[in-house]
Amino acid sequence: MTAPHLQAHQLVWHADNKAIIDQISFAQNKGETVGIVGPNGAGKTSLLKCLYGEHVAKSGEVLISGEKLVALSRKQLAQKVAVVGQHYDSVFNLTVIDIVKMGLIPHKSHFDLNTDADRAIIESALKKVNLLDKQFQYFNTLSGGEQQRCLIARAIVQRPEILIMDEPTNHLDVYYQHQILSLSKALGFTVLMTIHDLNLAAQYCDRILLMANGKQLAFDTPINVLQQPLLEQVFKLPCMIDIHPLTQKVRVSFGGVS
Ligand SMILES: Nc1ncnc2c1ncn2[C@@H]1O[C@H](COP(=O)(O)OP(=O)(O)OP(=O)(O)O)[C@@H](O)[C@H]1O
Repeated sequence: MTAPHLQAHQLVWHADNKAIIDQISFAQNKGETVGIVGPNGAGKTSLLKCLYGEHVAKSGEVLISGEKLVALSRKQLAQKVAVVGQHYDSVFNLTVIDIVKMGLIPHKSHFDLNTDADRAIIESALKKVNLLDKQFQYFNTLSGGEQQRCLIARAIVQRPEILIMDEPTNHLDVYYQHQILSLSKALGFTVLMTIHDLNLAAQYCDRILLMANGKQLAFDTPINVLQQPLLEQVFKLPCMIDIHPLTQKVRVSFGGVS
């Protein structure tokens, strides 16, 4: 039997002596898109950080194709996993093309020069996120949505097996929210992302992991996770579930705070 592509087994991570991630276990198949949903502070970003090695778990383990994450070198990990994080800092005082080019690093040695094939990979990624015309613009002068698309282009160039994204639709207008999520599926990567919009999660995720207070409340298909009583309990709002007439996927509507 093939091992799951990405697996968390009884993962626990503490900060300030508090369990921020508390016994999370799930297994994701190759090519599957999984969305992590839950309220602010649920532990979604912390879980992603445990899964790509930025946080070292207190107990439990992360396995990539059955291999322990802790046994992989940084370069091996970068060949397998690309991360599009939530915060970008001022080291990004570089042009779009410089940043996208960074995606090649895990595949090269120090002395390799960029080839025509590399340039073609970069150009194709820039085209996919519609940033070819801004390739020489400085990253810090881009709009929030353009910055997000630039980082996704860098991840595409990295050619990972697994793409991890922390709220990839942040800053994106409705068109690009759908464009980026369909693109990430079409690229064939195994995708794990945090996402606040439950309807986008329902539309694009094969399975959803619902978290609150560091704990896993459900891990299943959207229709099985996005259930009224559970969502009302977790998000503390009245909610209604039906089927979206355009997508035929489960649709969640929340009432206001009473
Ligand atoms: N390094 C840390 N030290 C102390 N507390 C931390 C640390 N990292 C995260 N936390 C706390 O852990 C909890 C979960 O944070 P996390 O960012 O993982 O939540 P989240 O579900 O991604 O939230 P959001 O939806 O707001 O992005 C929060 O209460 C946060 O304050």
